Amino acid sequence: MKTIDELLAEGVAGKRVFVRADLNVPLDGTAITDDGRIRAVVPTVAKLAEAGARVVVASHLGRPKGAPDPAFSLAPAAARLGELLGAEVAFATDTVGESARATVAALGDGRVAVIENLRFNAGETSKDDAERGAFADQLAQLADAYVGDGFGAVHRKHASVFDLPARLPHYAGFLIATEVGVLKKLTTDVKRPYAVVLGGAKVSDKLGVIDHLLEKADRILIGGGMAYTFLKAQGHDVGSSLLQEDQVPAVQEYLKRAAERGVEFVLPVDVLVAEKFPDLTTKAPAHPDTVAADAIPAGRMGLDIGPESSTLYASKLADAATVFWNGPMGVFEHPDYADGTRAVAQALVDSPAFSVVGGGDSAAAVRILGFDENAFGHISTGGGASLEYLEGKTLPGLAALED
Ligand SMILES: Nc1ncnc2c1ncn2[C@@H]1O[C@H](COP(=O)(O)OP(=O)(O)O)[C@@H](O)[C@H]1O
Ligand SMILES: O=C(OP(=O)(O)O)[C@H](O)COP(=O)(O)O
Repeated sequence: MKTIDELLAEGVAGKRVFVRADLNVPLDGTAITDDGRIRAVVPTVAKLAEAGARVVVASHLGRPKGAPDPAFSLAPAAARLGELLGAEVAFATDTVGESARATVAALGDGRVAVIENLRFNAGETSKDDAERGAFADQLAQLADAYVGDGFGAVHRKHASVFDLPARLPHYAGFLIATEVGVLKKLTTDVKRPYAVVLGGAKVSDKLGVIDHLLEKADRILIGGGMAYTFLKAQGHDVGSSLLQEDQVPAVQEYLKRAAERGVEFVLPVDVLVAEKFPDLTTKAPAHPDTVAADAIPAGRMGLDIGPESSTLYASKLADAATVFWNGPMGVFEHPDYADGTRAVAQALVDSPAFSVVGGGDSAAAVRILGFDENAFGHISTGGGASLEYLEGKTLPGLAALED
């Protein structure tokens, strides 16, 4: 895999360099609540600009439906990137249209532009090779070289991640190099006990990784929206909680195999429930109830692990030597549902374990809840990406950067 150092050595002055970043940051309206993913790509962008490149930064944000949607505009991220670089950043209001072409054509040497959310174009995420390829052809018109630095999206076979690098000289950026360097350690000489904590909301995406973790981990702690499919698999009602019904048989199989292999599954013993999902804008008090995990009333939604679960999870992390954590334990964006996530973060801070926290929201949660990033072994910008990397899968966005 060629790295950005080789591109810099070849010389980039006057070249248009496309940087595929992951600027998928959490937003409250248009306010960025955590800019970690933007900060993470600054070294790559700054170095290219310093060397005289015309830098075209591109990313997805959220999951718009293949058409422009102002709620998912990258404009706030572009503005923040400009602040962090201490330089003006141009913004194109489309991806491959008139605005993008004109913005890139007007870029001077050493200047930076951000183009609008790649997922405003259906070609970006299409499962059809030809449709993705056609979008990649258009993106390729905007650049002379490609730098892959959106680690959080390397597990996606998307046009800008997979198809575009095949059309341009391609290099790995500084962030991808760092991320892969750290995660590699967890695939080789992992110190035991090795505990994995899984939560969050992308349940269907991430359940499959457990199949592999059963071969690797000593303990698997389940929280967040992931927990309810497990509770259901144990025969409990989960009310209106997030549930991946079609995965229940697979989860039953995981629980069986874990018992056979001596892998310990830790599930919530109590949860916080409410009638509805909380208002994350007003953050109005939600008045949740704490109930036993096997007694979630009908019509109630589990939104955080309860206090007994927090104590239990902390005890299961206290003597671990290695911990990988992806996915918040609850809807931490609301103060009434942040305690479970806070407890797991605190347990990692208190434990001597080498801890890796991965995922856009997990990393954001740690910082938003006031923890010092340096108290963790590594904070990865990718959740799904790091899980699939640990699984040993070929990641499209890394494979595409190979020579
Ligand atoms: N019980 C729950 N029900 C619904 N959503 C939840 C629950 N617990 C956590 N979440 C949500 O999960 C989201 C993060 O999930 P995910 O994207 O999978 O994590 P990451 O970005 O760290 O990989 C957060 O926005 C949080 O509000
Ligand atoms: O937020 C992301 O992944 P993560 O939640 O697994 O960390 C990445 O930006 C990928 O986004 P996607 O899961 O919508 O493809």
